[in-house]
Amino acid sequence: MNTDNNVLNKIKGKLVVSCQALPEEPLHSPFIMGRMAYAAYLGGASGIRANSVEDIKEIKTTVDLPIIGIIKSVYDGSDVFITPTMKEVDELYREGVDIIAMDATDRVRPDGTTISELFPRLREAYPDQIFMADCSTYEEALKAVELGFDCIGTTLSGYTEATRGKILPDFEMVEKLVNTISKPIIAEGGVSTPEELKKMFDLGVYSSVVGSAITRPMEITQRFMKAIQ
Ligand SMILES: CC(=O)N[C@H](C=O)[C@@H](O)[C@H](O)[C@H](O)COP(=O)(O)O
Repeated sequence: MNTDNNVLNKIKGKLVVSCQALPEEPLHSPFIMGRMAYAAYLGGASGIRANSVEDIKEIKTTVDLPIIGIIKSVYDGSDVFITPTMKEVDELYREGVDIIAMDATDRVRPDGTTISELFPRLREAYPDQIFMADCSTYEEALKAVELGFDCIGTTLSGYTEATRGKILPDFEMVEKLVNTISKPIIAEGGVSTPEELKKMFDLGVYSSVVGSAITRPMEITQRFMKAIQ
């Protein structure tokens, strides 16, 4: 399996900034996400996490950084929405992203499969593609390693039935992963201060993704407002 370790090396020990805004979010716009990515680059980010082919295409025009690409797609009857099926993976592969990230929870996907059934097909179709597993639990991460994902994210901790209500960022899951799994661990989800980011690297993560605390001004404003209400 030819995973371009150069790409993974480029984010080793570094910050990846997630630049995303869904249609219902105020900053929803490929142009704005492209500028967000450029600002993150100027600020020192070494990678960008982005959602949708449109945003990824625009971000490629503003920065020359490794991209972790996803397609968020909601299907009736399934809670899996981050790169849920082969269709989204095909679209991301056709566009070309350094890393394809996808839901690797143990939940049933919109096409009725599980990650254990889907991933072997993906690996066979795209042997040269680096894949990131967006997990919510330690057990899902172990399964993702067994399946052959190239790196593991804690992205969905707190967002599944099994982890609802978890305090984020999930330092406990990160600590367990870095101490037992040899694959690169990417801390993602709820990292909201420089101190929390530093703690993730002190725990030994390979890389970390910060999104809302940098690129979602509405949420950032709400956090400030909470402090004075
Ligand atoms: C649950 C979900 O859809 N998470 C998404 C995954 O791509 C993004 O919306 C997050 O912003 C990203 O994971 C970074 O996390 P945070 O924004 O907490 O730094």
